[in-house]
Amino acid sequence: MSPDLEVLKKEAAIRAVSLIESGMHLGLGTGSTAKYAIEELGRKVAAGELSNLTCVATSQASDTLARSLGLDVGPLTPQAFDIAIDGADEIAPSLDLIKGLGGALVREKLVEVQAKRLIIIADHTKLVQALGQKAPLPIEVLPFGVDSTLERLKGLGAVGELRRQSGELYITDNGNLIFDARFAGQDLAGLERTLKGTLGVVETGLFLNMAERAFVAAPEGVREVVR
Ligand SMILES: O=C[C@H](O)[C@H](O)[C@H](O)COP(=O)(O)O
Repeated sequence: MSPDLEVLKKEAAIRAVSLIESGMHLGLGTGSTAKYAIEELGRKVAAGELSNLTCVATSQASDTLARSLGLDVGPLTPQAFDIAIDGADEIAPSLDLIKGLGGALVREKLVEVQAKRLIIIADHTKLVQALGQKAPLPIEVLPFGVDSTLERLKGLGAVGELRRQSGELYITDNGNLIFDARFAGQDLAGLERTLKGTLGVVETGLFLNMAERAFVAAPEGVREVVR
């Protein structure tokens, strides 16, 4: 029987945390896989295996978890991160990513763009041949004028809907909404530029040329994918 996905996610997280050394400045990701990494960091700090870490979290949830485990969490400053560890929703062979199904894409991008090394952790179901195969592309949009913003996005060929949770519109940590979109076509860099130039769009879940490596856990073991 193949191991449970949760077991695989934890294995990938533990591999990534093995790269962390005392004194590092870290970016803490968001989601069910990143949670295992934060827990492993907390365990290592409590056991005295790591010390003098400073961290910035990419969501309120990760911030709360990290603090509860005794990690030193502070605000985002221009200081570069030694390593950021985060999950992903889709991982292409090039290590381009779709992120944001957990709603944290803006803070994730703000933190991870400053990381010397962005390490992705995931189970094997996140691997795709081309981005958009399984997951929609999350786009964070301002609530003000959202119908106008959606018209602009649909004019660009986007098909999708505003994310809901328990029937209510999903609100991000930044007080914004998320449009989960699907686009035809493969020019991701061009799509990213177009979306970033669209009025009302705050950020997209396309993380292109950012990840250095991914630890991808499968029943046969953890595979290391390097860009
Ligand atoms: O906004 C959420 C993040 O991008 C997550 O890293 C991503 O959704 C993967 O989450 P999970 O590890 O729970 O699949």
